[in-house]
Amino acid sequence: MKIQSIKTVYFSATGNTKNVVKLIGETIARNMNLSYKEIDFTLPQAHKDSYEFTKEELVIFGTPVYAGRVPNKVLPMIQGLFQGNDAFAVPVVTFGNRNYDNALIELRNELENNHFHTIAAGAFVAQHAFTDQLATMRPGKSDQEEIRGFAKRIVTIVEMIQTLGEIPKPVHVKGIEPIPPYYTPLGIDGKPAKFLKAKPKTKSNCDHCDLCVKVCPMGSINSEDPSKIDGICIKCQACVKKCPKQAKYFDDPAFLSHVEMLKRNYQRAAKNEIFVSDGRENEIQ
Ligand SMILES: Cc1cc2nc3c(=O)[nH]c(=O)nc-3n(C[C@H](O)[C@H](O)[C@H](O)COP(=O)(O)O)c2cc1C
Repeated sequence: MKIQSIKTVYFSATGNTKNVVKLIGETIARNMNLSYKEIDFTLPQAHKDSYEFTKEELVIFGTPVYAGRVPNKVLPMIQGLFQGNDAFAVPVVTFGNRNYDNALIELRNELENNHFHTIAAGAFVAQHAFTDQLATMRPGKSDQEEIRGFAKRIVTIVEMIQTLGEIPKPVHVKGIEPIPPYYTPLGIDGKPAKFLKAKPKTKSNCDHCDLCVKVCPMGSINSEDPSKIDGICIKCQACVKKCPKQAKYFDDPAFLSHVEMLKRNYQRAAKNEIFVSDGRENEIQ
């Protein structure tokens, strides 16, 4: 078995996951002198396609962590759109300084179910989509060094697999099985903050450029009137972050209370954690 190309596959509403998997993929491709391609399945048009891989490919597969797991609207996409056909894979999640809980183990399991062979995995800290006051500007320089170091570890693993010619066991990662329910967001009073139905509001300076319509992963923003949210809102913050007029915002009290709670309680710098397929846990200190 010989890996011939590197692919990155990602859902990334606000760009963190994209940046992390790209850095991993490009570093591996450069070090192994292989071709490199990206599959971005964030936007609705990409949800109509299906994606097949081969045993000559190594796929770096990334999603953000939402409520301690793979985002619940992304899970069916992963289950339905991707066929590994014995490709090798590296599950990667990014999280906003609270915790990745069971997202990495969930992603690993889904990839294995889809006939990928997972050989390494990583959970990386990235600025929280809800506020720039959590994991501010991460991944920073030292995170990027760790991410590049992880990519080089993957190169060594691939070389080892190619030499031995054996498919390793699924990579061991941190997490609980069976996968427990989603993390319950809390407010500043420590009680559950219920903001499932919250949707972004629109300020009067909106000039109807329609960018928010184009960047919504759920295709939920009305193109005639972008202040109307017709479909599901996953609170990903793509419209808020990408609006050139800063015209989109959330004012739901439960949502704001949760963000405040996160800012109060999760200021310590969370660590990136990596796992490789020798059956042992390897956390970056
Ligand atoms: C709806 C939602 C839920 C989130 N839940 C968590 C969480 O449980 N733990 C955490 O540390 N970060 C959480 N985050 C932060 C994201 O995981 C983080 O910002 C991620 O890097 C976003 O990835 P993206 O830029 O690729 O969309 C959440 C973000 C959103 C939008």
